[in-house]
Amino acid sequence: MIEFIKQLPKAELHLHIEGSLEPELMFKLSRRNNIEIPYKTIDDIKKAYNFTSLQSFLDIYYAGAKVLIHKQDFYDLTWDYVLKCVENNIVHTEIFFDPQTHTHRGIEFKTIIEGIQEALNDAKEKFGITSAIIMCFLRHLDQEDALKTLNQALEYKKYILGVGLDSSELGNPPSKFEEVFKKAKEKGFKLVAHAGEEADVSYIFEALDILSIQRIDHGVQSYKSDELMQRLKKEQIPLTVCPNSNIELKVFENYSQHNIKKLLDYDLNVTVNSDDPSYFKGYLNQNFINLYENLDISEEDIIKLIKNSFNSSFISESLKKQYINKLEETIKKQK
Ligand SMILES: Nc1ncnc2[nH]cnc12
Ligand SMILES: [Zn+2]
Repeated sequence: MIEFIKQLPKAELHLHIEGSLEPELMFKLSRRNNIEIPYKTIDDIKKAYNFTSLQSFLDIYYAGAKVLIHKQDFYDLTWDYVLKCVENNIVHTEIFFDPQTHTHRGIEFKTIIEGIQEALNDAKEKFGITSAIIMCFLRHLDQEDALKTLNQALEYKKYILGVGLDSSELGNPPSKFEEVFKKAKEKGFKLVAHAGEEADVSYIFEALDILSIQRIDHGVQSYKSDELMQRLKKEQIPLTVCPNSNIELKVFENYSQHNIKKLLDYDLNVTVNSDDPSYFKGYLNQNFINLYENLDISEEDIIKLIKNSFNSSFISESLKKQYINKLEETIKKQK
């Protein structure tokens, strides 16, 4: 089954490119750019990855991102993830980036987006991997700052498919960003938001009703409201669930407590994603393998989860069909 999982072509819809910064590259960039990090060795970095909550992770994640300075750094970061896509059989990926994490340190928007986009262009050319970029607003900052960021992004609109909302969820509800999401919608951006990762279902209702989002990132708290569960099922609103992340950030005590199988059995449109794989012990395949090893997940469930990802992606209907055909052919060959 593990070999079967690895061979299947997949899509990823919830991946923070800054969260794919491996300790080795962090170390290399800290030297190359002469940026001090609070670690002496790569092992020290790995030891620091011991989280108790979303915030305890974010503090370390933002500190790590400080080594990213030049366009080449953003290229190298993205290229490393592209190579992981090849390893994990990810044929389509929609990646997040957090411009404010970098612009607040004096890095130009252009430097960030061009570094990422060039690596994604090369991924298409060299490996045929298709991709899209979603720009996330940091919800611990105010809406004014998000509006400024949206304005900066307009010049690079051809590279940015959608906008999202991430960072510290508790105390920063979606309604705080009503205006900027409205503007982004008017400009034609796709809309997604992290909601119901740690915070209660009111955040998911707000994301849907006030921000008009098309996909919910995480959404694992949905099970606390029957009304929401019924709506998610009826409208088939995608949830980009990140199992390893939820375990590492103590959203669930352990894998056997994770509710993804229950959400799937309720017929919600659930997908599997890696979130910040360098910090959360593994890329997409490892998330599927952990589900298989710890929950009562069948081969049929895995195929359904992967089909959901292709169907919930922002690619054209014809490309979706192409990828699902490829998936079905791979399944046939494996039997
Ligand atoms: N899991 C997560 N939740 C919120 N913000 C994030 N930024 C990076 N990973 C995140
Ligand atoms: Zn996330």
